[in-house]
Amino acid sequence: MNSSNTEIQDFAPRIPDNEYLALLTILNQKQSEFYLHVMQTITSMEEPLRVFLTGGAGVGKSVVVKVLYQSLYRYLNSTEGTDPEDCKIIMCAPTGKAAFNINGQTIHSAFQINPNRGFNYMKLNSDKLNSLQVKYRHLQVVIIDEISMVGNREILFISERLKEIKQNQQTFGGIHIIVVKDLYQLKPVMDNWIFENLAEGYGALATNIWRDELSVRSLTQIMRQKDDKEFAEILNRLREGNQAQEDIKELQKCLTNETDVENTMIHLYPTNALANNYNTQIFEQSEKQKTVIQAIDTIPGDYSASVKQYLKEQFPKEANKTAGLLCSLPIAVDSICETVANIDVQDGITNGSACIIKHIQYLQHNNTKPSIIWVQFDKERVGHITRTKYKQYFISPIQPTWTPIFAISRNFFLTKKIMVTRQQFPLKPATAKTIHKAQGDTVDEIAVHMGSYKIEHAHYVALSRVRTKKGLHIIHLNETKIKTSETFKIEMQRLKHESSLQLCYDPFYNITGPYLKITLQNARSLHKHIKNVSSDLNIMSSDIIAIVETRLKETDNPQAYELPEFGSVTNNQSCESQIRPHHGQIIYVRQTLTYVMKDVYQTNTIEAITITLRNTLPIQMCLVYKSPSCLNDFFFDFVSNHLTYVIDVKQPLVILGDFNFTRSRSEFINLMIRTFRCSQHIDKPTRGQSLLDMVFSNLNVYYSNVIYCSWSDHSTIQCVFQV
Ligand SMILES: Nc1ncnc2c1ncn2[C@@H]1O[C@H](COP(=O)(O)OP(=O)(O)OP(=O)(O)O)[C@@H](O)[C@H]1O
Repeated sequence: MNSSNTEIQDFAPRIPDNEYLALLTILNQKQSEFYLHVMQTITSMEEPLRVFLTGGAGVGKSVVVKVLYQSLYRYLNSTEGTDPEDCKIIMCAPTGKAAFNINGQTIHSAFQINPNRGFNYMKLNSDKLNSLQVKYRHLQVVIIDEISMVGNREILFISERLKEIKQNQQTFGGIHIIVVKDLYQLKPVMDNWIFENLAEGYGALATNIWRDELSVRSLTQIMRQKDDKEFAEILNRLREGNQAQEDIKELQKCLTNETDVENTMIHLYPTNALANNYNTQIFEQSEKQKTVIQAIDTIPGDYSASVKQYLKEQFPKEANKTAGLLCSLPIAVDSICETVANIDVQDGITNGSACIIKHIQYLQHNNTKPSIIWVQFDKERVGHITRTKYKQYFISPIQPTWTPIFAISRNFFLTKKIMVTRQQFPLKPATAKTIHKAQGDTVDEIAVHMGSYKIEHAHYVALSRVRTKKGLHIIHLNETKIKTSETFKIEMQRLKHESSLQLCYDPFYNITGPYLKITLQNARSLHKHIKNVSSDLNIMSSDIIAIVETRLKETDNPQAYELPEFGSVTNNQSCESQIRPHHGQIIYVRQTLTYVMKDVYQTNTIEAITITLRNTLPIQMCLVYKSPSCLNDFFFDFVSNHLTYVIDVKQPLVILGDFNFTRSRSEFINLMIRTFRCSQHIDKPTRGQSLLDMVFSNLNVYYSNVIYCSWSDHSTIQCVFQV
């Protein structure tokens, strides 16, 4: 049994800057469109965001969430005076195991859902409400992973809870909501599909939030490598019920005899009965140290011994009715088990965490009941906190990677009035488990026993638990039993046609025609960010990329700053010290355009490059940088005496740059408009709340936008001119 490790560090509050900048560069086109849409919507603070990111196996959904989390964390903590300890983003998931994978919390704990009351909405008492209002006073974004396990009542509950906490009657209390993962899974336990209408009886609450509010973006490009990629392609056809004969033939190569499959891997079955049966066989065949641990049940109250005995005989056999704890727990050393309660979500010891029994320890001599069960979790980081807490117990033969599991007590109701307290180890045999229980897991090796069961989506869910085809062992495959839900297909079609996400910006690669597409960016060091520029498909679809504050030196190797398919003109400062100069400019011109240099200007506080494009109209293009320390009068002089000399106002012109006017901005804009008979095309702040970067032109503008930039504190300015 070997689970693949989710890179938890990416969900640590803040990964190091160099790792973050590298992560930003890997996104493909669809991933970055979603990413930028989210960041742009949240940072522009206009409408609350309601988006669903989905796609089949290996299309990079988790990677997008990782990058988003890092960017949001940085953005939401960027305002001076904010306390990083304040909760601004909730990362949550429906199960403890999924929550641990994203370093988040369960939906139940984040939104105080009482597990005994299901999803029937109950308002909080004033103390609890007060404490959640304090805890979430700066909350802005909720990210819900593994959305397929969330039903329609649960999502409504979350919305109602956020309304209550935020005292805001908009859905989700006006908080931004991002939900993620693949809907083609098994139906949520104890709830309906998230997209179904609520049953009668919900009265005024009976809205269908999913349909009314969420827009979807599907990722389709499989990002896994080589062999894994082919396997992911097969899975993704299977997911939608579009599998070809070739796919079945490929899967048949994984057929194995039941007797040939090792018990060191997890076996998936369609039903509980089949899984339990297999686990019993494993236990009986085991020749290692083993025992059956009986639960200790207490029925409080004044009942006679015979009544208590009678009541005990009535105890439910199903663990889900006894708080997950088994009446008799069979355990054998070296067998696979899993924990059955969320003992410590932060430590990863959650309901469903896989482990191997390593040692059954009896601390008191002659005791028939073990004191500690030592287990090895499949991921090293699971149980780390517990191992540290109980370090005094690590005496030979206990190994440092084993984690102690102690008996716990949990209550369950036998009738409405009779509550039972059960004490038992929170473990259960799990060499075999149901496909339902395995949802969300990813392991290196698995045996799938489908038998002749025909359960909607079960084949896809079962087979996609493993990353590579090499690790897949199928016991019996009947292609006629592969089934996709029709309701589901209809919903996916509806999502595609009616709720497809409309991007809040126009990527440059979608704009074609007789246009000149210009990007202006304050790079805050091109030396640091050249990869962020070259990997940005939107910026790289420009005709002109004008960058200020490059901080390049004359001695820098120009090849390191080349962009494919672009020529460039630079205005670097001479600098003898080791420290990079503050300013510096570069204009990248697409190679299909011809240009001539007109002027390069440089003082300590003003820089300007002017070129003339010569393809169609001769367009004069001037990139300006005015440092914050430059006196306004000095700059006005530069405009009146130098720029007017370089630029011919009767010809097409574009003057753009970072002008750093916080005071006298209107005076400056008026001067430019009067002098060059042009308009200014940027009307939103470009850094924090200030409009510092501007574009002046006498050409007709077709499109202009200020777009969030994840690697500079200045936004990206994009303008498209008709030429
Ligand atoms: N843009 C990318 N560039 C390079 N590798 C990527 C990119 N996006 C994802 N990957 C890699 O592809 C693999 C699958 O990505 P990820 O786990 O994010 O997909 P997923 O859609 O969440 O998959 P699943 O639903 O199967 O868990 C991972 O190894 C990941 O590192």
